[in-house]
Amino acid sequence: MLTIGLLGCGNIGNIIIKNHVGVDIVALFDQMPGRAEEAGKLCDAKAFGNIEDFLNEDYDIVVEAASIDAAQKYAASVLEHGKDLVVMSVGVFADELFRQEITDLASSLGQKIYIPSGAIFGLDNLKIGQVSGITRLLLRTTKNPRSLNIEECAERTCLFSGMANECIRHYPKNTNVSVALELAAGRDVEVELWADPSVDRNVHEIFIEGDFGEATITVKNLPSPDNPATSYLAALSIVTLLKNLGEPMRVGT
Ligand SMILES: NC(=O)C1=CN([C@@H]2O[C@H](COP(=O)(O)OP(=O)(O)OC[C@H]3O[C@@H](n4cnc5c(N)ncnc54)[C@H](OP(=O)(O)O)[C@@H]3O)[C@@H](O)[C@H]2O)C=CC1
Ligand SMILES: O=C([O-])CC(=O)C(=O)O
Repeated sequence: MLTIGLLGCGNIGNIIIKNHVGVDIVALFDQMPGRAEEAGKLCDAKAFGNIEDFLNEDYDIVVEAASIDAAQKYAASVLEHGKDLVVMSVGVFADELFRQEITDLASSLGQKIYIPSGAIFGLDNLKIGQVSGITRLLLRTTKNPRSLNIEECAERTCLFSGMANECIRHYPKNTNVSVALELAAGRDVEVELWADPSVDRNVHEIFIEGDFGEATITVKNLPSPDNPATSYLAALSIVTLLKNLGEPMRVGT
C-alpha cells in the first residue's frame, strides 16, 4: 500500500484522514504542532515538530494541503528526499520560474508531481488545449463574503477581473482552481471573482471555446464545514487522486 506524509493538518488534512482509501498515512506535519498531534491520534500516524524529521521518515508521497507558502518552501526538499508530491495549493505554480525549476528537479530525480482536480470539474478534457486551440477560457468564481474573509458586503460585488496569475497573488486561498485550469489548458485564464451575500455555495463557472466547439461548466460547491473558503469537493478530489494512484487502469485524459 502507498504510504503518505501529510503536510498540513487543517480542514483538507482532516477530511483526508477521515476518508482516505487505499493509502496509509504514516507521518504528519503542520506549522501548528498541536494540529499535527491531534490529527495523529485520529489516524495512528507520527506527528513531527520539524520539517526535516518529517521528510526523513520512510514513506512514498508528501500530500501538501497547507498553503502556497508551504508548497513554495518545501517542494524542492520533498523531491530531494526521494518522495513524490501532491500539491493542493496549486497556485504556487503561477510563478513560471518556480514551476520550471520544480518540474526540472522532479524530472532529474525521477519523482512525480500530482495536481488534483480540486474544487472544479473539467480539467481532464481541458488538457486538449495542449494539442489543439482554445480561443477563450474564463473562470467566474462567486463566493459568499464569509468564504472570502470579507466582513462588509451588502450586494454582489466584483472583487477582481484579470488574469489568473495576478488573481492568485491577491486571493491565494480562493483561486487555486484558476491556476489548475491554466496548467491543464497550457494557456492563460481570465478570472472574475465575485463576492455575493445571496449565495451559500462556492460557485465556479468555466467558459471554454476552441477548435473542439464550446463548453460551459457550472459547479456549485458546498463549502467545507471547517473552512468555508475551501469547497468540500476539493478535499474529495485529493482523496480520490490518492486512491487511484495505485490502480492499474487510469480513467480520464
Ligand atoms: N486546488 C484547489 O482546487 C484548492 C486548493 N485549496 C488550497 O488547499 C490548501 C489547504 O486548504 P485547507 O485545508 O482548507 O486550509 P486550512 O487553512 O484549513 O489548513 C491548512 C493547514 O496548513 C497549515 N499551514 C499553512 N502554511 C503552512 C506552512 N508553511 N507549513 C506548515 N503548515 C502550514 C495551516 O496553519 P495556519 O492555520 O497557521 O495557517 C493549517 O493548519 C490551501 O492552500 C487552500 O487554498 C483549497 C481549495 C481548493
Ligand atoms: O475551494 C474552492 O472553491 C476553490 C478555492 O478555494 C481555490 O481554488 O483556492
